[in-house]
Amino acid sequence: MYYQSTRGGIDPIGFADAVMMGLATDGGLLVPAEIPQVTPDQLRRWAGLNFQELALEVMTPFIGDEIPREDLRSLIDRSYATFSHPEVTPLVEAGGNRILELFHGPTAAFKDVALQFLGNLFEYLLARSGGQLNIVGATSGDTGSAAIYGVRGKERIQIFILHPKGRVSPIQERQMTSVLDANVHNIAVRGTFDDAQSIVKSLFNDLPFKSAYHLGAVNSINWARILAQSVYYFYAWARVSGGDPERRLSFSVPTGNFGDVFAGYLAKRMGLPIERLVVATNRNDILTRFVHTGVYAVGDAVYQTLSPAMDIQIASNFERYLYFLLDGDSAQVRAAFESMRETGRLEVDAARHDQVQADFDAASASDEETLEQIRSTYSGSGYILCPHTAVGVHAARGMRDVVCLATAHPAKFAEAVREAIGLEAAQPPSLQGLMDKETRCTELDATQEAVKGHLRDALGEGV
Ligand SMILES: Cc1ncc(COP(=O)(O)O)c(C=O)c1O
Ligand SMILES: N[C@@H](CCOP(=O)(O)O)C(=O)O
Repeated sequence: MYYQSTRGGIDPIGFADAVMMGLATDGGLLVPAEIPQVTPDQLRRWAGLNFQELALEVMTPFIGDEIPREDLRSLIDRSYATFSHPEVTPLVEAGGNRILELFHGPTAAFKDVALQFLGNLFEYLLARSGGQLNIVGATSGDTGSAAIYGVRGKERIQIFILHPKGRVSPIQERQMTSVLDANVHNIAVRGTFDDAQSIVKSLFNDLPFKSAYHLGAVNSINWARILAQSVYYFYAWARVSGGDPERRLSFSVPTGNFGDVFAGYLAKRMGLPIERLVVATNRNDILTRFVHTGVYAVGDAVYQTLSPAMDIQIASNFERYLYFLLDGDSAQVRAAFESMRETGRLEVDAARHDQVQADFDAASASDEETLEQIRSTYSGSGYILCPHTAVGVHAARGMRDVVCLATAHPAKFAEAVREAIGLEAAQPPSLQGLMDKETRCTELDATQEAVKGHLRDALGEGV
């Protein structure tokens, strides 16, 4: 399997190089040269597999022979041994909804599913190459801690995570800053998540700097993130359908950076019988507006909401979707992003917009609607939704045969939950005692120069 850039500016590379490259060196995102197809017979057989076995089957065609099968199996087994639920991502019923619980990993959010794997994958590839990796990532709250837990204490890896100061929940902040391993560096930037993500991308786009400092990516710009996240769509479908290839199912996906829902789109393109994919956004609704109008236009501001991890305007993985929407025409992708850079908007033609609406539904939820959803689900079933999950459940109202992705444990967002139902969700052991722990974090201006200077101070002159 080969990977190429959405912007068409690199020679094809293999899976391991794609994982280590993170962002393509021409500024685009890496995508597989072709999307492997699953057959009805495979779907029937895979329905009997547990999560780990299924992950092995789904990932293998994207990796080819670059990682021997038994090594990949062992990487997968180690990655999901840290989850507290034997099913890894169990499907439950609550208040008349099917909820796919993705929060049983070490940091209680869906990011663990991919980042436990990516941490082990980096370690494996670096041991093979003898290299070093300095990860630089941006987080609106959940990627940061999941990535830190994925690589803490690992040899050959340093990790620098930028979060927007004061714009993540108190527990999310503590999850990151209370990890004191020497290879973990937390940075609170005075700005928004979009500022942090833009700094990270600008560092990757500074090719001499990227190369001298061996920069690596943990955000969903890294293809391995998308790949690992696509597994749970197969898993949920198998649990509901029992493996009947005729059985179609929809998914409602709380969306910010477009990684999770793009993983669902990938699964659909592979042949998983997905009926609808619902893009569920909060007040930061650029993606919902795009699905409704065909215009992707940056608004005035990033609003702070009760679902802070989705307080994002510039959705990284939108570029991957646009690439497939434009039939892999890199020149058009480049033109679209040029227009985006100059005017803050891009627009697709009517035929493409019809295709967008065939691929996705979309709805956004206000904070009031989010609170109301937490309330009504709780009063109907006793089940507590996290505010992000509530956005997805809200967006799926009235739909039949839909699975709502539960992207975080409700205890991570105690304030919002208390506001909705007057009590807090019981904390899983991984979140207990966090607020009493010692912390370490550096505060910086949200500029490329400030972050670059910090990296230089920490890592020396680079090689
Ligand atoms: C809890 C939670 N839900 C949903 C999302 C949105 O996922 P994505 O950015 O992949 O669209 C995030 C952040 O990414 C998150 O942390
Ligand atoms: N919501 C995310 C934002 C980063 O998204 P990613 O999937 O690209 O890592 C977060 O919690 O940090």
